[in-house]
Amino acid sequence: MSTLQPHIRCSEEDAAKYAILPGDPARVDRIKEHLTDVKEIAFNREMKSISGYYKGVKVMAVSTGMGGASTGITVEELHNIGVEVMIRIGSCGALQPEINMGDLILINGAVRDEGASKAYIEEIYPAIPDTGVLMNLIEATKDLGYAYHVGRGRSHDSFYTDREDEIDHYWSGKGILGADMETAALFIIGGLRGVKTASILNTVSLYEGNLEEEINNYVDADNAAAVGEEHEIIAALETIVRMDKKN
Ligand SMILES: O=P(O)(O)O[C@H]1O[C@H](CO)[C@@H](O)[C@H]1O
Ligand SMILES: O=c1cc[nH]c(=O)[nH]1
Repeated sequence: MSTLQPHIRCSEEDAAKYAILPGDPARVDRIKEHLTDVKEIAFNREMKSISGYYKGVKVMAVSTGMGGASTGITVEELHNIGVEVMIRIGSCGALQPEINMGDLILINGAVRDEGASKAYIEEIYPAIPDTGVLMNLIEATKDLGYAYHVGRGRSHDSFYTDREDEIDHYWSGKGILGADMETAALFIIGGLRGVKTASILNTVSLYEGNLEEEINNYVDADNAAAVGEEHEIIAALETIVRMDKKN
């Protein structure tokens, strides 16, 4: 008997081996445009889910909402129904001056500056993606000709503390490429459950840029950040096709 998961509201019969995880439910509709035979599964709380086919491979797209806590719930429930590979397609703020709007950051490790991953395991445990998924992702992104960087990210819970500039400068000085809110939880919680994970972050805010203005522009306009979003969707889908061919 299939089990309906209480938050994502999906069950085993909805599952695909591969899932793409944006934070924003609106991004699920933009992923939909790249798929055939789309099935709208559920939209409960911040978790919107669909399935469809890309070049013959079945994939799910499920939004996690913002932050590690809802991401952790999404990852657990997708794992419960049988999803084996989860690739986040997120947005981020750059922490290095050479990273441009719409550049993709392929995360090879994340600073665990959030709460959800710490609820599972001590901070000395590393937040890293699956090596095989990351290698396929790097190759796919390179072949597609997109601007990309490979390096470390910082996942955080806060957005409007009184110390945001100071915190960004600190992590920039430690070589961190970009900041998001979900990657560390995905890597830790997914990794502990045996899920293969990766995270692609589209740059929607520049280092020392005006964060509020730039995120408003990303939401409202057709610009480099919107192009970056299209790139991360295609990079994730092509990564899945590569992995599926090798299995
Ligand atoms: O665009 P998404 O995937 O939601 O990612 C980023 O955007 C949100 C903040 O604006 C956070 O969730 C952050 O991680
Ligand atoms: O610092 C930032 C900027 C954009 N998005 C985030 O999650 N964090």
